[in-house]
Amino acid sequence: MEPLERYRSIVDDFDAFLAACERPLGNAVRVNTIKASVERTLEALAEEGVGYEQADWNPRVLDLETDSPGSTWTSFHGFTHGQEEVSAVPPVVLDPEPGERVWDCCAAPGGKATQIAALMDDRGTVVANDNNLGRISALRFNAERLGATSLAVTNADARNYSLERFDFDAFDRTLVDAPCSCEGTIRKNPDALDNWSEGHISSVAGIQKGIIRRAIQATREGGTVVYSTCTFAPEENEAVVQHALEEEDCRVVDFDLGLEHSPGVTEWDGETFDSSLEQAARIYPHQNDTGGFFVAKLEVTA
Ligand SMILES: C[S@@+](CC[C@H](N)C(=O)[O-])C[C@H]1O[C@@H](n2cnc3c(N)ncnc32)[C@H](O)[C@@H]1O
Repeated sequence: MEPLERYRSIVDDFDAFLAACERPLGNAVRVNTIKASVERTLEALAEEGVGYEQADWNPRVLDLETDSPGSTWTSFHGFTHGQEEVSAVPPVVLDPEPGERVWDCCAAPGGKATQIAALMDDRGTVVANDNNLGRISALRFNAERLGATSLAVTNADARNYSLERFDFDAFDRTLVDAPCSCEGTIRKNPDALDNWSEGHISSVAGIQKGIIRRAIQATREGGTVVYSTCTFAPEENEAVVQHALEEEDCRVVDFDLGLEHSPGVTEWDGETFDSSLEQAARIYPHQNDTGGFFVAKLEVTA
């Protein structure tokens, strides 16, 4: 937990934060409405004797009373997909519409890409891209199991992604669920901080800046880009969005979130960020008994 000490000045109730980081997480799943309604899924869980609790902010997110959520009948049939509760936030903030063109530029293993497809009633195009070929097979497997037929998979570096392969020249919406130092996954993965270093934060921040810039360039004017990470480091969060504000045509916009959260920070380590970054959400483990996440919503401007 030592690396997390650097966030003492920005996290309210820091002791509660540290205590929450040490507690294991529950077993969350998302109902895959491409295959079954929430009602049908709850019936199926009741039939197989698996208890559940629905998340207050999103009835499609369930905490299951079983240690093996992947071995239930509902999971086997693709009615549910194991996905951390906070991990379901970015697609909801992206708010895609059926029929749109959406780019999930860092998509493997596909939890959010298949959630985006479900939010679009599996109508439209979700281009699910990842640069890691090994992780692409998991993405394809999940898309097939969950019946997400609107998904098209590509394997490329998002930083210089070419749209030449498509018959359109911009996406309506883009999700950047960026590679990161994963500090916020400590409850799910107790080893998450074992290889932590400031050097790693700074190198991954460079990659994140390249990806967010290409995401904005590939999204139409008036379109939406959501930037998310499962980490707390402002270098990988507000500083990346600040870089995008300085280099690309975009602005930070507000969004409603039914989950308790803290605003984005506007000062860190001697750097000052645009005040609009307060509209970003920092979701800490002690606030809703979840993992940690950062989410910012951008509108592409002229
Ligand atoms: C946080 S994970 C994405 C999780 C995924 N969105 C989900 O919900 O299942 C970040 C992903 O970014 C991919 N990645 C890293 N660098 C990339 C790059 N330059 N271009 C595209 N993908 C990249 C990694 O392979 C990894 O799968």
